[in-house]
Amino acid sequence: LQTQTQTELLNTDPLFFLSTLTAAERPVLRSSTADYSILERIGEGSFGKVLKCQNLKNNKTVAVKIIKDANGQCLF
Ligand SMILES: Nc1ncnc2c1ncn2[C@@H]1O[C@H](COP(=O)(O)OP(=O)(O)OP(=O)(O)O)[C@@H](O)[C@H]1O
Repeated sequence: LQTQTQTELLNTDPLFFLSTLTAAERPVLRSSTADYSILERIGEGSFGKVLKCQNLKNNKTVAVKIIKDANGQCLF
């Protein structure tokens, strides 16, 4: 990985997949700062997949990139 990408990853808040569902039956990503309801998958690049999510703390819609693991696999 390029140094800039490594720095970005090190500074990124780690997200964890939870099996719990919101009232709308959507899966939730949890981080130390907020939980995110997954709305849909909006794209895919070389390094991972991009999900459209809603921050359940402030209701803002955000894009969350899920980075592939060493085997090129992604949770979604
Ligand atoms: N902030 C965003 N808002 C909306 N869609 C996004 C956002 N970021 C990424 N996407 C969508 O997800 C796709 C994949 O994005 P990603 O950044 O993973 O890869 P890329 O930069 O397009 O390609 P690569 O990483 O292979 O050079 C994009 O092509 C775009 O369609």
